[in-house]
Amino acid sequence: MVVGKVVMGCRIDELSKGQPAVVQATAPRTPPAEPDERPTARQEKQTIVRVVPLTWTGLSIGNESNREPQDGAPKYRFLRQQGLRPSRKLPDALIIGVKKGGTRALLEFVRLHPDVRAAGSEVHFFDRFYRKGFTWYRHHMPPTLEGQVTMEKTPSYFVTREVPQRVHQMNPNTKLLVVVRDPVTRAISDYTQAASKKVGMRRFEDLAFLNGSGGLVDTSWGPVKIGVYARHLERWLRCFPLKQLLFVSGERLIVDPAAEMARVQDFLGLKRVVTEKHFYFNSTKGFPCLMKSEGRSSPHCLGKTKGRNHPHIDPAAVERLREFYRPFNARFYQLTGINFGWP
Ligand SMILES: Nc1ncnc2c1ncn2[C@@H]1O[C@H](COP(=O)(O)OS(=O)(=O)O)[C@@H](OP(=O)(O)O)[C@H]1O
Repeated sequence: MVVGKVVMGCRIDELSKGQPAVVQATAPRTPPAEPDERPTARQEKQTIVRVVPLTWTGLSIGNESNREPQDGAPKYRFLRQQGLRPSRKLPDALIIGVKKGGTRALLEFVRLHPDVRAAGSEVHFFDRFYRKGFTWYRHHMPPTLEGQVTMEKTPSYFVTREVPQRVHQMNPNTKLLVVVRDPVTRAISDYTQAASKKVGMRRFEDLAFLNGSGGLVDTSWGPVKIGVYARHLERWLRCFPLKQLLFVSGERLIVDPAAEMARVQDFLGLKRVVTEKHFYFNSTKGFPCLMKSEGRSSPHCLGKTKGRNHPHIDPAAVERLREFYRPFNARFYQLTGINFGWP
């Protein structure tokens, strides 16, 4: 029996008591009810379109001008002649996390698909810029043709309390992708990134535990907290059914990107176009890299901030963290129905 009430499409039950922030009180400046702001009808209407590679060079994602595609440009003239008119739409699918899980790799891999158009940088609409409204958000999306899937990735969405309800308000059919990785390695990766930006940062072992490495795990420390996936997922499951979420294994995305991409394409309702032939393993980097992508025709890897060397961490500290995460991982496996096999 469900104990609780439904608030704006999300179930607020016993689990959320004392967590009022789940209830989003402030409406975005432009509510999604405006006809042109409504989410695309892709889920309802599967339209077969001719696939035309589409790169609007007039747009830099990091420096958005709010212009619509220029009709005069040769590419758009060509599309118009074909009766195809690209327009910006709110996303159909989101990569919501997790930070350091492999979200950039997933985004770069999925956008190899000609029916996917994605914002290049993290938009942070649902966590930081929600007050700017849906028109603002839509303008941060690339122009798409009917039938193409519009996407963006912002890893902090997964752990931000208000986000599930806000996404649900935009479109309760939004498809949600979560890349998860062993939470201990994830925490170390997160720490490595933070340490690369701050000179003289304390040791991982000193930050992850209260009273030094012998003490209790500091569950309030961001890199630890993010890895309690079950807790965050429970919030999403109050708003979305499990079948609307796809859990991508960060580990498998490295050892077998094509297999994970097959699952992703199936989930998004896309033909399996991204396959083994799109990847090669770069032994110097130790990661799969791309044969080519939308922007580059030559083989290349993700940037140097992806696939960093991690510092040595005291094995006893690693083991203590593993013990800490074990019950949460078990709960996560139970909720998702997938055993990720983390040690
Ligand atoms: N193909 C490929 N190339 C490089 N790196 C890859 C790849 N696939 C997955 N990964 C892993 O992605 C980790 C970074 O995760 P994110 O992209 O989610 O980081 S971020 O949250 O956007 O900062 C990154 O973490 P670190 O190894 O700690 O740097 C990688 O392990």
